[in-house]
Amino acid sequence: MADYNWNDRHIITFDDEKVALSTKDLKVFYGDFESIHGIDMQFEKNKITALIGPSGSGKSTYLRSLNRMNDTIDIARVTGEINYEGVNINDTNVNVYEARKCIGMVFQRPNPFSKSIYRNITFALERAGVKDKKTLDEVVETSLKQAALWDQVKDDLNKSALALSGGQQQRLCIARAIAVKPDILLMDEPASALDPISTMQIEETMADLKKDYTIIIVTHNMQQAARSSDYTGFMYSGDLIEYDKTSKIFTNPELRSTGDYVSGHFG
Ligand SMILES: Nc1ncnc2c1ncn2[C@@H]1O[C@H](COP(=O)(O)OP(=O)(O)OP(=O)(O)O)[C@@H](O)[C@H]1O
Repeated sequence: MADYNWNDRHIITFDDEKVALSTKDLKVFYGDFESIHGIDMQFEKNKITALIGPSGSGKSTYLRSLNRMNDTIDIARVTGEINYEGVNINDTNVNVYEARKCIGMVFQRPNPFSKSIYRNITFALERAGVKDKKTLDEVVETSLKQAALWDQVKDDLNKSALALSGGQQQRLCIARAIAVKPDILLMDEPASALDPISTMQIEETMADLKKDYTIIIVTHNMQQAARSSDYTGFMYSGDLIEYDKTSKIFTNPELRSTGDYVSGHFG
């Protein structure tokens, strides 16, 4: 590997009123292993931020910590701050389920429930006590429209979600995530299991969604990060190395390591 200075950093920040979510000295441990080494990062409202970096650099671990998903892993421990609307949601007093309503997640593999298309979307709301059919119908329609799936499924809402194609299932999972009206959507390689056409459709959906949501996406696909994100963070070995506008990261990054990584000359 070339002789990079891994202590160099170039990390942008934003004015407070533009920040949807931020972390301060965020560390993640799996048992004794420190996987994330204290990341300070801010995410701008109504923008798409991509996290890139080699396999094992900690992208998914960091992303999962942002809505406390690492709580579900027994050996994982997260320290530091995750600040959302003036609250450190990493605090033990915070209701994790409430936090996840505001900060939703879409996973790598589409994981619809084995239920109808309609009930996939209404499930969380019904569990929260929403019974009014008209309200539920409206949420189903709005969420499916926002996820660009409505036209394809509006006559088949009672069909099993598992009968949809992979790309449609992933858009259903996006619709399910936005049905509870989060502010922030975390997406962990949402298109990696999909064909190129479905991938394009997910990217187009993301571009539409950023009007209403702040999106943070992990991707291995450099073209996808370059095409679809406003900001890009380059991670390496549990650290955030460079973070800037996507156009700068891909054309004129500050650090040689970043430039080599995005151009495929890393190592
Ligand atoms: N559940 C876990 N238990 C123990 N170690 C883990 C766990 N999940 C991740 N790790 C370790 O944490 C480090 C970061 O992994 P992570 O999956 O977050 O990286 P990544 O950049 O998302 O990788 P990839 O691009 O391959 O998905 C790796 O060393 C990995 O082995």
